[in-house]
This record gives sequence, structure tokens and C-alpha cells, in this order.
Amino acid sequence: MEQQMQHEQQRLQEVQEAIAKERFLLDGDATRLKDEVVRIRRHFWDEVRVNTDSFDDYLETIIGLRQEAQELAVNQTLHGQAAKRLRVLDRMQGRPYFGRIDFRESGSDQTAVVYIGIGTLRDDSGEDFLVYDWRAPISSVYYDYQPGEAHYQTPGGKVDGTLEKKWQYVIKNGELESVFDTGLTIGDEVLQQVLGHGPNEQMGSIVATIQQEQNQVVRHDGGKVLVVHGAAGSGKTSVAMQRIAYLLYHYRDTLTSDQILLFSPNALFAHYVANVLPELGEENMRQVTFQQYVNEHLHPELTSETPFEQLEYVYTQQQAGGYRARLQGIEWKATTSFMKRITAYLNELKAQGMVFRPIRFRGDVLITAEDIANHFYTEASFRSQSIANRLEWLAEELVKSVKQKLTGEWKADWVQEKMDLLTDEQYHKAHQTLAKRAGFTRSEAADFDMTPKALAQFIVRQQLTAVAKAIRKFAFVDTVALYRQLFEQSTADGPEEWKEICAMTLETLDRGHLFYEDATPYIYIKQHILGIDANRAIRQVVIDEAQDYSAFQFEMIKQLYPNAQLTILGDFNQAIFAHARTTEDFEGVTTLYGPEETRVYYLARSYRSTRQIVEFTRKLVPNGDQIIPFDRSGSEPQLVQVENVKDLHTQITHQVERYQAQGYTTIAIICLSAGESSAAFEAIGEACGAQLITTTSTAAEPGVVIIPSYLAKGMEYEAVIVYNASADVYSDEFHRRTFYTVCTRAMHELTLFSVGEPTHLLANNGI
Ligand SMILES: Nc1ncnc2c1ncn2[C@@H]1O[C@H](COP(=O)(O)OP(=O)(O)OP(=O)(O)O)[C@@H](O)[C@H]1O
Repeated sequence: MEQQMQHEQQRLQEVQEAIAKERFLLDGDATRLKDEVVRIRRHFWDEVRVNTDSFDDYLETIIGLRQEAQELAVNQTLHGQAAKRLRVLDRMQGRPYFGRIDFRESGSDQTAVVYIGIGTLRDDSGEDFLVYDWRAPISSVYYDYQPGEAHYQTPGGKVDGTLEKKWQYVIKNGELESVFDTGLTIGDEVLQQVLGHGPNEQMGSIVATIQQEQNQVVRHDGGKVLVVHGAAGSGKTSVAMQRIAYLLYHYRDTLTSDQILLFSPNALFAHYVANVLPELGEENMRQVTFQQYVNEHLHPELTSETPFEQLEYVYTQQQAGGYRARLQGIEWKATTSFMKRITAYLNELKAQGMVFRPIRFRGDVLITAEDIANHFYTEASFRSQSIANRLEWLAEELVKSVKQKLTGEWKADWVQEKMDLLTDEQYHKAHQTLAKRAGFTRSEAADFDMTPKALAQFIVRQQLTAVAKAIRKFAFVDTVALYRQLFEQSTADGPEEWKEICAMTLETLDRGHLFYEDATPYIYIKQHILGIDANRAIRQVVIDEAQDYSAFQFEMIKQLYPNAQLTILGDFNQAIFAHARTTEDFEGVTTLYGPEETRVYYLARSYRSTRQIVEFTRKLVPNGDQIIPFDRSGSEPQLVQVENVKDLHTQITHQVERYQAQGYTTIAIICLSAGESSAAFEAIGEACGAQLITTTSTAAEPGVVIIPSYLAKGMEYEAVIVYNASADVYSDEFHRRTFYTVCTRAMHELTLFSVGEPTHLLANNGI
């Protein structure tokens, strides 16, 4: 064994030398390329002879420009590639590889020894691989098999053979610490070690320990939709990030990181995952939250409640009037029944019911809403057209009509007044523009005689342009009134509290505001009427925490990114939003592109928490027995009942101190709501040295945080303290999924405090 270790030490050293050598050469190249780029930029115009005297001179100038631009682009690309390779080499220096497989192809008497790391490394000759990229086809054997028969797929077909050996290496800061023969050891010691450590404040890559069931997801290919349903801590987010890295490698000739879009739940989470791809030497994908999308697409006169404000209402306003109706409304507005209702409504609008705004000029109505509606519904050639197409045509007609109506406007008093008030600069500008239009060159402009009539017409035209622009953007369609109409009608299949839901929705709309549950349906209607601005460049869309998305949201994402494959990851036990509280699977998602285009994986093993914590948390949810803990041992979760809030604060402060003394650096005190969080922060923030996390937080420092439940979603902490797991706070059945989400954030330690009687949700835990 010692001899083996020496051999491995020596090999490691050789590989490190090869990395250092490539690094040295590339460093020189990168510097040279950078200097070249700077030089070309600086002297761009020196190299190009600009001469437009004759056509030939002009052509020569264009050719010169193009050559120079091409040279710049080539150098920039080469520099980008060199810089990327340098990033990979930098990371490989400290840990060139983490695994090895000895694989013998069927029919061959030679065994290939394959070392696996985050990037490829060849020897001096360029012929042999010293290290294989973890995403190379042969590397999949490492993740998929124990010693014995094995195979892997290449673009050329399936390769069968025997996996003779499978080793894992622990290399830290360039030093070989240990080698495991993972074909022989029971349990995964490296994984035990990795999971036993605390997290940084940002997520890391799991490339060295991807598990077989996760590897299937990472390398899945084909179909428009990939759904990953997995328990809390089963690695959904990690797998999503590794998958993005895999796709960037596999489709490196056709896919770039800016063609990949990740929908994340909030800014804090976006920051949390932002380090994984750079750690693997890849550039980050684009990230967006659904709320950002909503804000960009609302009518400018509307504001919308945020998803977090909606949750705060749901969690804290049980006693408010209309609460029951609001909750029903939240659920109903996310259903496929409501979507069907909207589809029928959009169809009806082809024949009747469109609502328009009059077209005004300087406050006066030029074309009434009734006239626009008449035009829209009586034009015979429109009948078979979609609403969006009709509007395009109508807009042009309206612009023409407005122009016609304003032919004599230049004589109006307001124009004369405006002319009198023009500054010298404005007058000069008008003169220049009109001279140019009349064919005068810049040097001849002074000879142009601008008549008062021409100036007056110019002033009118300026205002008209703004009106035409608004018409072409369909400002004459009253999208808010169109959404409103849905709640002015009765419906046969609406929920019990329909009348009250309608009254609440209308009252909110009257204030120029939307409930969060109305934002997506409103935008959906708006886009179907005015046309969708689809983004065809995006090729991959990844939706994490997808259990919180409604049928509308999925449909909208599909329509927005028609060329993208979707990876949808979620866990319905963590569906904390009221609209999803009774949904149990992604069945609705299957209808997006049909079952043949949809593949579903289930990840049952939970890696984040100790066995004791998983055994505790899985009793909180109905199907919890399907969740399999990774066998890592820790202490039992504790429930501490206290008599009053004063005691609660004293005890929590002591608990934080104990955790700190145990060496934990990421500790979360998780509250149900923002209100509870700020009260907790006020009382114990200073004593615990804690940061308060709010919806506006974009990053958290390592240390103690006080955080509301919905912002802790997707995150993890070494030690979790549930602020108040009492029957008063987690009072209802609908708190179950939130409570489960809160408790599953813990990696090593979980303590629940309760002022008075604990929540009924703990009944299955014998409490
Ligand atoms: N194969 C693995 N090797 C090492 N660590 C892993 C592996 N799979 C998961 N983990 C770790 O388990 C923890 C949970 O992973 P992750 O956050 O991706 O799970 P999740 O399913 O998205 O969780 P949740 O739904 O609860 O937010 C992370 O610390 C992650 O690094």
C-alpha cells in the first residue's frame, strides 16, 4: 500500500508539473493576446486609411475596416479562450483530479487508466490524457458503476467493458491526503467527509461525489422537458448547476452561458448559487426571478404585490375580513380551470368585448373608444385574424386617421404660443432639421428660409410622433379593463366565494394595484392580446423551486422561450405558496409539451442533513417514508418548551452561544414571517451578533442570521434554530409544508423552541 501511495504521490507531482508548464506557456500567450487587443483598439484608426473620394477608395476603406475588426475579434476570442483555460488550470493546480477508473474495453487486453478532474489535461505530446474532464463520455462510468461490467455512451455508440478499479482521491492544496478504493469500502467515505463539513456562505460544486441517480439527471439528453422531483436536500439545486456545466461542455460548439437562464426564487438564493460554475471554470448563466419578469411586463400605471407580501398576508392575517375568500382566490387564479376560462374569454373577445381607450391629442379626444371598437369588430377582412394581428393593422389605420385629423392643426393657437416661446437653441434645431429635409447640406443650411407655416407644422409633427408611437405600442387597448371584465361576469365553475373574490379583485384594481395572484394571469392576457415578445436566443431554461410556480407561469415561460429545453426541479413538500398548497406533483407540466417530450426523475436520498434530522423531518410530511437519509450520524433534534417570550430570547441566545462554541459558523434562527423576524432581531439581534435577512438582502455573511421561512427556502445552515414552533404560530394544516421547509434547512443540528404548547405538526414525532 505504501508503495502504491508513493506511486500516486509521484504521479500527482508529474501532473502538477504538466499543469504548471501549460499554465506558464498560456500565461505568456494570454498576455501577448491581451496586449494585441489593446494595441488594435488603440491604433484602430491608424491602420485604416479612410478615403471616400471615389467608389474604389470607399471600397478600400470598408475592406480595411473589416480586416481590422476581424483581427480584433479573433484576438479577443483567443484571449477569452486562453483566460478560460487559465481559470481551469488555476483550479486544477490544487486538486488536479478526484477520481480514477481502470476500464477495459470488451475484446481488448489493455486496461485504460482514467484520472478524472474538473478539466482535461494532456501530456506534452498532446496524444495522451493525463486527466479527463468529468463530463467526458468515459467519465460517466465513474459515477454510474461499481467494479464489474460497465458501459458508456459516445457519439459513435455504446462502449462495453469492465470497470476493474474505482478510486477516489482526497487532494487538498496540492497535497495527496488519501486514496480510497471505493469498490471495496462500505459507504462513501469521501461523501461522508464532504457532507460533514460546514457550508460556505455560497454553494460549492459536488463534481467529485455526484451520485448515480444524480448523474442521470446531469447527463439527461433529449425531450423538451426534464422534471426532477426530489426530497429536501436531495441535491436538486446542486444537480441543476452540474447539469448546466455538463451542457456547456457537451454542446460547447453551439451553446454559450448567456443562452442559459436560471429562474431562482430570490436575490439571496441567486447569490448563493453564483459560485458553482466559476468554481468549475465555466461562466455563469443568466439568472432572473419571476418577480423581475412580472415587474417588467406590468402596465406602467399598475403596481403589484410581491410574492413575499402575499405570503406575509397568508401567514399573518388569518383574522382579517375576507381572508377565506382571498385564499380561495389565490388558489383558483393558479388553476388550469381559470386558465381555461381565460382561453375561452380570449376567444370571445374575437367577436365582442374588447375594451379600448380613446385616442387623445393634447387632452382632447381625437378618436373615441367606441369608434375604435367599431372599426375593430366591423372590418370584414379581420374575421379570421388573431387579435394581435388585427391590432397591428388597426394601429396603422389609427395613425393615418390621426394624421388626417391634424392636417389643419398647425393653425391652432397653441402652436402659435409654442412658436413664440421657442428658445434660440430649439429654433436653431428646428431650422437645421427642416433645412436638411429640404435637401440643404450643413454648409448651405444658413441659406434655408424657414417659413412660419413650416415651423408650425414641424411643432405639430413632433407631438404627433409621440402619439403615433403610443398607438403602435397599442396604448389604445385597455388591458387593465380587459382583465377587470373577467371579474364582472358570473362564472359557472368558480369557487364558492366567487362574489367576494370578484369584489376584492376589482377594489384592488381600482387602486391601480394587483394582488400577486393576479399578476401572471393579467400578463398572460395582455401578452395574448398584444402579442408575445418571445426570446428565441435562450436554449436552456432551468427553474429551481418549481413547486411554487403555477400552471400559468409554466405556460408563460414556455411561450417566452420557444426554443428552450426546460429543466424543472422541485419538491411539493416544500410548496409554501398558498396556490400550491394542495398540489402534489408536476402532472400539469406534462401537458406543456406532452408526455413524449417529458422525462421525470425522482431523487429520494437526502444528503444535506444527518440521519437523525432526516428521520425527524420526514415524519412531518405525509409521504415522508419515501425519503431515504444518507447515513451520516449526528445529535437528535431538540424541542425546548418555554413559558414566555422573555425566556425564549434568553434560551435562544444561549443556544447560539453553544453552537458557536461547537465551532458552527452558519447558524440560522428561522422565523415564520418577516414580522416575527424583525421582532426577534430587535430582541436578540445584538446579543447573538445576528444579521437580519429581508426580501431586499442580496447576500449573507457567514455567521448568525435571523431569517423568515420563505427566504430560507433553498438555503442551508450547519445549525438551525426554529424561533417559535408553537401551536399559535404554526397553527394550521397549511403551515405544514412551510414548517417542513424550515426544519430541513439544517445540516448538523436542529433545535426547535416553542412558547407554550408546540404545534400539532409535531404529533407524528410523538410530541
Ligand atoms: N452528490 C453529492 N455530493 C456531495 N454533496 C451533495 C451531493 N448531493 C447533494 N449534496 C449536498 O447536499 C446539500 C443539499 O443539496 P441541494 O441544496 O442541492 O439540495 P436540494 O434538493 O436543492 O434541497 P432543497 O430542496 O431542500 O433546497 C448541499 O450541501 C449539497 O452540496
